[in-house]
Amino acid sequence: MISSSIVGFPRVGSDRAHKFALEKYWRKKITVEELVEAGKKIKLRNWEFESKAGIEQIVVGDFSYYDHILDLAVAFNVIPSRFKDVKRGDGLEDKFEFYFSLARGAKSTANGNNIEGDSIHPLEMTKWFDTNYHCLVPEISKHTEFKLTNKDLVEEYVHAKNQGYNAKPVIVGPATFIYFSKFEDNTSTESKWDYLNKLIPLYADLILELEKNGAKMIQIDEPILATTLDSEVLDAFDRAYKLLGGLIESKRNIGYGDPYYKIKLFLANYYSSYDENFDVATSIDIFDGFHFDLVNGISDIPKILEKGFKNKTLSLGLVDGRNVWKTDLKERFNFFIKNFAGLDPSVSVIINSSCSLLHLPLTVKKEKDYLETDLYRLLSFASEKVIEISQLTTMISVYRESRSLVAFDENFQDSKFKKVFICKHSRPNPDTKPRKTGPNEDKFTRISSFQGRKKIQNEYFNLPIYPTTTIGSFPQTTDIRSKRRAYKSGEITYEQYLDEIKRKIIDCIHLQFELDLDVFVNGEYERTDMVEFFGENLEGMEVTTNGWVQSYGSRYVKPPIIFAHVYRGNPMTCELMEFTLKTIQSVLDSIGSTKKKYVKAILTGPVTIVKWSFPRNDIPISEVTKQVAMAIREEVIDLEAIGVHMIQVDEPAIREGLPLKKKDQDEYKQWAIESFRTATSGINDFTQIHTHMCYSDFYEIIEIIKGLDVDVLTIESVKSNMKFLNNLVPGKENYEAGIGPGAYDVHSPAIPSKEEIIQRIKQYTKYFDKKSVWINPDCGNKTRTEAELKPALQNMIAVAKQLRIQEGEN
Ligand code: MET
Ligand SMILES: [Zn+2]
Repeated sequence: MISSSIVGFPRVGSDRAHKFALEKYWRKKITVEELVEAGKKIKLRNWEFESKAGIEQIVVGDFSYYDHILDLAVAFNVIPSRFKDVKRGDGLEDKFEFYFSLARGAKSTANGNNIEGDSIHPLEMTKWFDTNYHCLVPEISKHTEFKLTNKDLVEEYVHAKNQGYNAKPVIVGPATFIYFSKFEDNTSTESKWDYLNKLIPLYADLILELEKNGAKMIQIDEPILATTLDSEVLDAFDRAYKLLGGLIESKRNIGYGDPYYKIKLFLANYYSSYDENFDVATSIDIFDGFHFDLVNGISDIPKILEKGFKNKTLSLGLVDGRNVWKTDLKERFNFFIKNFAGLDPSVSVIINSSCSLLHLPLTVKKEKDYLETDLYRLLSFASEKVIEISQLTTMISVYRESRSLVAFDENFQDSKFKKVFICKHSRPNPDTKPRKTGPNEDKFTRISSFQGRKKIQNEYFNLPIYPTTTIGSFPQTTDIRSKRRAYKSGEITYEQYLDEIKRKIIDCIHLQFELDLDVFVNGEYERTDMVEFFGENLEGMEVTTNGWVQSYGSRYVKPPIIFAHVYRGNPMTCELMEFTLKTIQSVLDSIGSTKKKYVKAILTGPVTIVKWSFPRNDIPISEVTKQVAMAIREEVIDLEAIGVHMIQVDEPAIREGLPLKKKDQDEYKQWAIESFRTATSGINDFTQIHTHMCYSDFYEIIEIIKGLDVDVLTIESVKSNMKFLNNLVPGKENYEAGIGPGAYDVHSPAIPSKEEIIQRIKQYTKYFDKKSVWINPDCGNKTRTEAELKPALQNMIAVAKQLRIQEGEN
């Protein structure tokens, strides 16, 4: 039997209904009932769409008002004790207020009296596997009282069923939940995995409740199976699911569930192969079926065939859920025939997406008027992928029923498909353009070693100890946003828009003089989003108008599409940097100062540009990244030539690019380092290269960090409680470059006190030579208001000055 399904669908809704409903609710512009209504509407539309497209098992449980891991944390009562005084009533509003307080923080309302106490910080966020989606991090402690506090999934299932849909509930499995959870400091790995067993009864209850209400199957997502797991984790996984099986059986015996129909359990793994986890996972007999990612995990195929899976169901993820290219249905059909034509007839097959379509924009339709004609024809977003799955399923069923290889019908193909495919990569050949060579010619390492450069730079810049700077962006105010909109919609000219940006730069420079920062920036006012900006400016990349993809909560980004050889057409940031240099000089002249003021240019690094885009998939991603690196190299060389001698190349996505499987990581490390060095090595020794990283567990990538050979590294660390320090040995860390681990958390509107900043800096100097420590906020200031920015920086700079006096170096 052949049927079709998807692993999950985007939550965005049409016209970003999800984002706007959430934000309106937070601003109290709509009621909680209206928020719920908006959510329901999105779900209903998704179900209707999937069903009309011909998908047999439509999905429920893939929607979330904020994040699916947060949903589970709330459902399982995994609530950190700092929230104990936050009201948790039964009413709809209380329910949502509590839920959002976990995601966004809360004011303490001790005794339920609404007395505003200290603010309660929200759950941490972390990257969901190797994607740019952030999930929240549940916090488990020995005080956690695991219990089921809601049955939202069951209600949603019943809702879909009552609408007449054949619905498949999906839920993230207990092992993946534990994988993302945080534990008290002294929890051993062993006991961490022991908590799995506490979750199992809750899953059993939920599953039986679904069964009782008529669900025929449930998809349990355990993408941790795509990572390299220690044997103790794999054992815990095995034990937990066996326990689940036993518990479900014994509960059925005492009347839970449905006496006539046993719900089928499906195990879903995606983003990569099961690989060495294959045997354990597929031998757990409570599973009636397994999902395989057959785009990013094809190495599992021999094992699948060997195992045979008689009388089981195989969900084959044939259609790429991570990238935006139109599926070559004929190729996928032939791939199926070649590999799976010999499957035992007792095997039921589900044709599926490789993973959830959450990482794709909603539909290509809206791009027709904007994107280059040829390009949009090549694209397929979530909605188009659903249709492709349905078409592929029909093709395969026809074949399977007739058992004939000639059953492939050309008509199933978009007749234009072949023609447009040829258009891909038919852009001007960049190799005909002369490549820029800088002072370091064609070499891809800096002229001197770090120590050699350090001497030169110390003399050249003559900065005080604890130099102060920022990460690049200053608040993106409403005036700048509205001017950008006006420019994009043609209401104002480019020159008018540029004038506005220049005005902002002037203010920004004046502010930095007033604050007395040591190293200036120009505020990145011209960039909505760092990667989008480079996507707009580099050749071979395109930016969509409506290709929104959820990053977290109500935050959506538009990843650019890399469709051809990437190269730099024109300088991208030089004009505004020249303007910035002039502005600084004119201020210095006006006050008669002969001192030098340095400004740091900010670029995005090659790994991050590619990681936060949809890359072409006809050449290796390492190649695409190297092309981008060459383009950034040219920009770096030009910036140096106009007199900018500090250049920060941001790589916040470098950790996220790390492959899920340990065995693939070395190769990645090598080309990621090579790409960064390609971008940053074409210059003189006196030019100082900075990099900035955030949202990462840095210790895991310390080798990469060292390999980048930068002069200064600034890393976000405050939001994660400086957890990377836990792994370092005081005094022993041989990280010799300048380091700015972050004086305060830019993601919080709270103004950091001088005391807390001092405490942090003192922590840092235990690990790093105080002469190497820079003082800066831990990430860009884009999301802060101007009113928040100034006092925060004032405190930060006051601390630097105070420390210099204490250290006797002014
Ligand atoms: C996500 S990292 C952001 C770095 C960027 N330079 C900024 O200041 O916004
Ligand atoms: Zn950052």
